[in-house]
Amino acid sequence: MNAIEATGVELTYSDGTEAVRGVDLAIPEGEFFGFLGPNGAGKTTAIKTFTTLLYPTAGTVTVNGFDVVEDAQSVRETIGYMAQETSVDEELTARENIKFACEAYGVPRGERAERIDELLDLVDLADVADKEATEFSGGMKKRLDVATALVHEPPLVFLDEPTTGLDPKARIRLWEYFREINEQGTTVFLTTQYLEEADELCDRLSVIQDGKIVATDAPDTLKSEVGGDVLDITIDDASEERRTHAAEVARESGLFADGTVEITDDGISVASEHARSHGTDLLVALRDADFTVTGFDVRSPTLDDVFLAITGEPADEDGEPDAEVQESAAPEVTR
Ligand SMILES: Nc1ncnc2c1ncn2[C@@H]1O[C@H](COP(=O)(O)OP(=O)(O)OP(=O)(O)O)[C@@H](O)[C@H]1O
Repeated sequence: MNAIEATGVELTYSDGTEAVRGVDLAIPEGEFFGFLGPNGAGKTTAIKTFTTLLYPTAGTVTVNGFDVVEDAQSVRETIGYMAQETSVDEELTARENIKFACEAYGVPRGERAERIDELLDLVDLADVADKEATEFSGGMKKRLDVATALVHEPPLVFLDEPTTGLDPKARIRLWEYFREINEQGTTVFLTTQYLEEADELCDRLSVIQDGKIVATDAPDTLKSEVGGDVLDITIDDASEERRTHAAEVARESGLFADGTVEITDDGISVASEHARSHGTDLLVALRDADFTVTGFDVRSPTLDDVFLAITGEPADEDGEPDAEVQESAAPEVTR
């Protein structure tokens, strides 16, 4: 059975915004699946339709075999959802937060104490179990969020940008827990703005743009489809005008007819089968056009290059998550 099956899913908000415009997905049980896309592409809206927080305007979704509209309660009982914003109650201790989640999810009374201890261990919060969460760092709160999303041992968890705003060390620690629950059999549906995270964790991923899925594959397959290598060039006067001009020089050189030339923060980047063999010719062309090249690097494509090639825009890794709109079940969507 597939953990998630979505067919022709559309979601139009009541103000007419077509946030999801025909999404088809089949995610097998046990998969670690990534959902990527530029800001506003429709990731959170899609997750909310899969988790019964919004009803699809068109199409069908089954989650763990249950229809999200007809059998929303069964869907909710069999999923964990870690939203972008924390659900930690700061006035409660770590233990009390997890206990509260146990009550909310109907974990049998006799199993609660053991479950709470297991989860505190899993997310490394056993030492601070009885401290109020108000004293916790952002990373600790996220770990507590992971624990509360897992209290009822759901076979499928949705993680919506779970590591946004965390420092690299805290992020890597969370990756370990995600891997561990996936290895224990939990299906994971992850959205992230960190492409390295998707690359590191996901078996497969989809890229969504303007409400439609534009690519789905294993990270390595997507990278190989970029073709060839990537040549990153840094120039000394990297004003926007100069970088644009440098990109024009690269395009007009005719050296990389098969590839793409993009403007980066400090120069240009060329993805091409000929990135390696024609690199020095490009340096000459740039020098003839009065550019001083201060950096030159040829490398294999990363998921960032995939994202750029597919969506035409770089991944926004610095962006803060949008303020969340308060919602109860499907209040603003007409069916
Ligand atoms: N409650 C709402 N009412 C109307 N439009 C909305 C609402 N929530 C989101 N949108 C719009 O729907 C589109 C998709 O938004 P969504 O939050 O699903 O994208 P996202 O890919 O999750 O973006 P981000 O990475 O910024 O979180 C955007 O144009 C957004 O402005």
